[in-house]
Amino acid sequence: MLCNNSNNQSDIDKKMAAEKAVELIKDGMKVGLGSGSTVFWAVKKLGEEVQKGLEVQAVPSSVETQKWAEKEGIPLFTLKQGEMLDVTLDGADEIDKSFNIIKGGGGAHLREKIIAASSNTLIIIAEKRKQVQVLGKFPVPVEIVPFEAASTLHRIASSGCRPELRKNNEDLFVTDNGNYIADCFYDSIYYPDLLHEKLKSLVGVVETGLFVGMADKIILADGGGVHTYTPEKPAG
Ligand SMILES: O=C(CO)[C@H](O)[C@H](O)COP(=O)(O)O
Repeated sequence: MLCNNSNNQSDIDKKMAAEKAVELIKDGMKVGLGSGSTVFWAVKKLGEEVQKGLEVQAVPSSVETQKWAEKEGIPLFTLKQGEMLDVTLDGADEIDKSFNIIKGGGGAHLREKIIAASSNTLIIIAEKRKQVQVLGKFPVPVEIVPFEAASTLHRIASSGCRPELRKNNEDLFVTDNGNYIADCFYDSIYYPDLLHEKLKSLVGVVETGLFVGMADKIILADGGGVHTYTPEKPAG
């Protein structure tokens, strides 16, 4: 899935966004590490900084990210009850103009959402081409329990989508949590908050890949450079 050197524009953009975000990591910080090929570059850069003496501790959101972090010599830890991460860096599959996000292309969105919810600041890093007017071109990944998955898919379809169980070659894709992913194909998603609530209310659904109003900073890169956005958050 990943390149070890940035040899095309997509990789260059991912790397630029990731490295910009790592500049915001300071000594003593507790850092959440998301998943995916953009986060790969962040882990690599953070590893370089750790080798130079930066003192951080991190929580990885997937087995794959954990392996990368261990390889880079980034100390890992587990949050205690009530303990917060200072910042989480994570990628995105689609970002709308209000900075609502679809994640879970790698099937890691449950753990990603857990670390995002345990972070004082969530920074999303991505190629600028992931930004759209309205969410919906990318199917919404929904993690579901394997037990009687067909009946859960039927309930999910009632939310107005065509759900497909994600495959890994001939087998079903299984998440790090032992669950399945239903990729849900909608037309335009105008109310991602309502859709998230509806999906979460269905028996058998564990978590959706809709991250609504969660990002504190979005760093997007393209051939023209790196662009940083700070979404307005509702008061309270
Ligand atoms: O949500 C994710 C994994 O579950 C990733 O952050 C998302 O799929 C983006 O990945 P990439 O940086 O490889 O484009």
